[in-house]
Amino acid sequence: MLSAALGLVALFAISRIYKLWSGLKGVGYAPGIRCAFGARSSWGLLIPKRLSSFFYNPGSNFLWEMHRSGGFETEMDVMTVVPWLHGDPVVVTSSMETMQQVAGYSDDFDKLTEENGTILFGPNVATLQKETWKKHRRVLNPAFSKKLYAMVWKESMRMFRDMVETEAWDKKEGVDIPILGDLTAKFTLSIVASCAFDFRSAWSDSISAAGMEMSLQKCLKVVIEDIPIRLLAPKWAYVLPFKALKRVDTAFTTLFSFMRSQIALRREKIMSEDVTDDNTAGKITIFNNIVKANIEGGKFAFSEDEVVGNTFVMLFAGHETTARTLNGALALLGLYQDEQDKVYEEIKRVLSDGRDPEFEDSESFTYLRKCIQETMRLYPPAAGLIREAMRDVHLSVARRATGEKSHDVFIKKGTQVLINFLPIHYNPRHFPDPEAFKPSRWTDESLTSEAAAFAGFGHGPRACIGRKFSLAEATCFLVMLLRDWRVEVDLAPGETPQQWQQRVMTEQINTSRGLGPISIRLSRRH
Ligand code: HEM
Repeated sequence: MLSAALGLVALFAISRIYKLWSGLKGVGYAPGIRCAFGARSSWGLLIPKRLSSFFYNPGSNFLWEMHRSGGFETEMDVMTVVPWLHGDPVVVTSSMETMQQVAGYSDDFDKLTEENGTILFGPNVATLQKETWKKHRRVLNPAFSKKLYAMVWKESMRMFRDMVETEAWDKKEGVDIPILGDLTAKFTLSIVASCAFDFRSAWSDSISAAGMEMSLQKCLKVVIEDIPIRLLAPKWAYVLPFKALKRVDTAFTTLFSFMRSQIALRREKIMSEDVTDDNTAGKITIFNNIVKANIEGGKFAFSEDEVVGNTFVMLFAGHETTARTLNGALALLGLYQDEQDKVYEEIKRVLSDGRDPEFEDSESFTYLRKCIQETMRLYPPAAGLIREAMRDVHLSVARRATGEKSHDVFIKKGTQVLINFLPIHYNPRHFPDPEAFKPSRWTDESLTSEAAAFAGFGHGPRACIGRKFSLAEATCFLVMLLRDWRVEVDLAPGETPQQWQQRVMTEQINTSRGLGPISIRLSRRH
């Protein structure tokens, strides 16, 4: 009995040593962290972070924690995370040059072969590998048109006015917003629901609540935060009386039945209406393209699962990221009043006759756009992106300080590469005085012509399809708000804006949840 147990222990130890060894070989023995759980391991994301140095678990907030501790300020631009217990080895790169190699147009790298997003939500444009992805982009691209952005602007105006009236801001001189993230997520979810899906709602009966067991906003939050639970729990486990399992199950069931019912409704609408008529309700929405691709069939047909996968990805990617950007921008403008004044002057100049902003004005708010870009540099809503080597590859490593090539790391086919945006966005070679909030560092050209070291919307062919959508929405929301209200944050006695920024923003940010709770105060401008 004892010898059988010892044999099992020995077998387990050998299998773990083998895992570590093959992981190290896969990442070319490049230096880095050797730990129990991988940087993206489902178990690692669930359990406490630092069990002991032997059982070290980088955890879900690994990128921000490394950034805060200066872990990437090393001379070399690459490090590796190789687990011995659970998860995949990952090469983490912190250089713009390596990002260009990995996320650029070469065939050496692609999205992951086994993507959690595809497994849980269905095949979709954000998670599929090149060959199938092309079909999805082809179906979706035409929807991302100027017409759609004009609608985003119009809907943002409607929803903003409705919010002000419903919340009775118009009767107040000052408004306290205790959790800014709840307000912005409600706003951005309503806009994506209305403009991408034609699910129109009012601020009071927001789509985020929509008569369901759990609000849509909550469902999306739970679904994303609890991905590891969904991946790890077998189906039978949901009968067990655990709150976390019940929450995850309710969120997934509610979300999927909501999406399926909306898909069925849209299908009926498309089949019963004259879809060649430009005025058909919701015709220019992204959802129309998704469902039509399922009805029409042919070379670019979407399967039922692809319709659901893309519906989910648009709902999620289309709101959370923009809400995080709005939270960061409002907090920073509340802190740096001189920058807010410049934005206000610009708004007054563009709207000199006192009218409301229109879509045609959107390009004129250049200083505001610089503030948004600078916010996304300091607090990128997505802190990084992941790719997989499609063949054995020599990864070219550059020196952080100079960009000169230092050496190659040989990585094996199947190895994951995590591009960490933080050390790129905070590299003084690209952005002098990188910790400072300096919107004026952006020129008008660098706003439109994708600054090489700015990765906020990703890089290369898989860069964000919704960039203009979110910029139209964020610009409209901020213009409306800052035109009528001064934004302030609550500094502690004797605290400088930089200290507040460090305490409330940088130290509390979380890769999966975004900025920690931020409260702001609005004072009416006269
Ligand atoms: C401030 C707001 C946003 C930020 C920061 C953001 C960020 C990103 C990033 C970094 C990527 C690249 C991911 C990768 O390469 O692995 C991406 C891709 C994507 N984004 Fe966004 N996004 C935003 C808004 C939106 C909106 C509003 C939508 C839809 C309405 C959207 C839909 C997508 C989709 C579908 C992809 C996948 C594109 C592809 O692989 O072809 N995003 N986004």
